[in-house]
Amino acid sequence: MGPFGVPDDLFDDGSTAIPQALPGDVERVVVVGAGIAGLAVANALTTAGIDCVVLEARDRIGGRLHTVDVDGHVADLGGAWIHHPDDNVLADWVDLAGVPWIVDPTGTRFTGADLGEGRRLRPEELAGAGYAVFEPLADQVRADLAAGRPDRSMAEVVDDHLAAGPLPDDERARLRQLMAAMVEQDGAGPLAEISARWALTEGMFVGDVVDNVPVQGFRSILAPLAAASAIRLDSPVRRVEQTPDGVTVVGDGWSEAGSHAVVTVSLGVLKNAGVGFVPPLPPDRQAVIDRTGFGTLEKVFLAFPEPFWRDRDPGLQHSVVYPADRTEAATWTWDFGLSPTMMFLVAHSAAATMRRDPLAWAVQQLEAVYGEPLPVAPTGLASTDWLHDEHARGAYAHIRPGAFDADFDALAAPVGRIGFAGEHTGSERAGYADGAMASGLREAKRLLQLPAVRLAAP
Ligand SMILES: Cc1cc2nc3c(=O)[nH]c(=O)nc-3n(C[C@H](O)[C@H](O)[C@H](O)COP(=O)(O)OP(=O)(O)OC[C@H]3O[C@@H](n4cnc5c(N)ncnc54)[C@H](O)[C@@H]3O)c2cc1C
Repeated sequence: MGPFGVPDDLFDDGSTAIPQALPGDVERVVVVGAGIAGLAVANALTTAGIDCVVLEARDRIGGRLHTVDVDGHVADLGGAWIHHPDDNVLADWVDLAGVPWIVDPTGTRFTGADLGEGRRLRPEELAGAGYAVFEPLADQVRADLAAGRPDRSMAEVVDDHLAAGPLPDDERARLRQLMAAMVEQDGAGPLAEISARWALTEGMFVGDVVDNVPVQGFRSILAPLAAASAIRLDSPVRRVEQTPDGVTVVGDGWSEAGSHAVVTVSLGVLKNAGVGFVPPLPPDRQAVIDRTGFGTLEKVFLAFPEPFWRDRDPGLQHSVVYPADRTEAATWTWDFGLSPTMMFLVAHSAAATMRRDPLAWAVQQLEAVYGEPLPVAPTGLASTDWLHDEHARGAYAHIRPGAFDADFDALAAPVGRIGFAGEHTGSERAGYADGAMASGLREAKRLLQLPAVRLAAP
């Protein structure tokens, strides 16, 4: 923010350090991917007068930020919140672009249901549903770290902790599902593949949750970011070739030459060799790609003629549902209060059940927390399958047991004339949309050799 509260158009990636330059003069930059990272690079370069083109495989911009209409109501199928909006590039951009937003009004009081026992949960059974439940585990993991003991998975640490505690079996199973839900939703992966050291002492659980929500969805944030840039949709990139003199980005029957490229595809796409590199990426870089984790988080939206649940039970704004299968993490329901829709957040291990029949699955969730059959049928449905989406291959990156947060920083290192950006390329805000945007700003700073870059909003 500039003086007198006027939004400032100068942006950095959280630091005014100038990243190490790429070899060669910056004449034309080819950006691979029109997610928020690629759009941020392109906006900054275009604003600086650098020739730049963005190549996007899909028929739309936004990547894992994807707003759709469900029976006429806004639904964000990927990111929906601007998490931790203080000192956050995304919140600054929203101010500059004049995008309307609200503070997430969803209350912290919530309801719940257990599908295994077919009943709603009592308030005392929900009392432990908060990050405080992890405090004793975090103490244990810190002690392990200080004693030089090896890192373990969150599943091992949770199971050990629960086995040592006094809870009866049914409560233990529910608490495990709840803990799995919190870890799997923040880490977007299975409990058994998330590092306890990372989750509890490094970057994963970040501070208090104060979240902003763009009223018209993330598309209202992305459209102004993309407005001035040259973007080619329906252009899947197959490989990025480089020589000492430049780069050639190759698709099906076409190619784009440039002095430099910035690759912003997801870690899941890199893991699946969705884009090839000639010459291949160095072995140490490939090793980091292979060992870094990438799982999923899915969503379902139901729309109704009216939000019948609000009058009846205000606590139903925010609910937790324990699946009957005790090996699945709990799922969350949210009502942002902006429209008669209910959003379901589906943790990695619960996603396969949801995918079999998203409508029946979501109705069952809602009926369980509502306490009786729905008074009206839903008028709209949307559901995701990020895991099997060939241009995403999952939701966002996590750190596996034994690996380190620093792997995200290693993924940001340029390779010759190729820069890398995206949610997975920085430990500071890995996973978040603002982290992805900041990574794009970092690569624009690198190309322009500036401590901060200008972004233009129409
Ligand atoms: C369900 C879900 C909920 C989330 N919730 C939040 C949230 O509330 N708040 C938050 O901050 N973050 C959230 N996130 C994370 C956030 O969405 C991501 O961090 C962010 O969108 C990543 O942006 P990106 O530019 O790095 O990658 P992407 O958005 O994946 O962009 C990469 C682009 O590259 C394209 N591409 C892939 N392969 C090719 C190819 N071969 N050729 C050309 N183009 C290609 C893709 O189509 C895509 O457009 C959520 C994510 C999911 C999935």
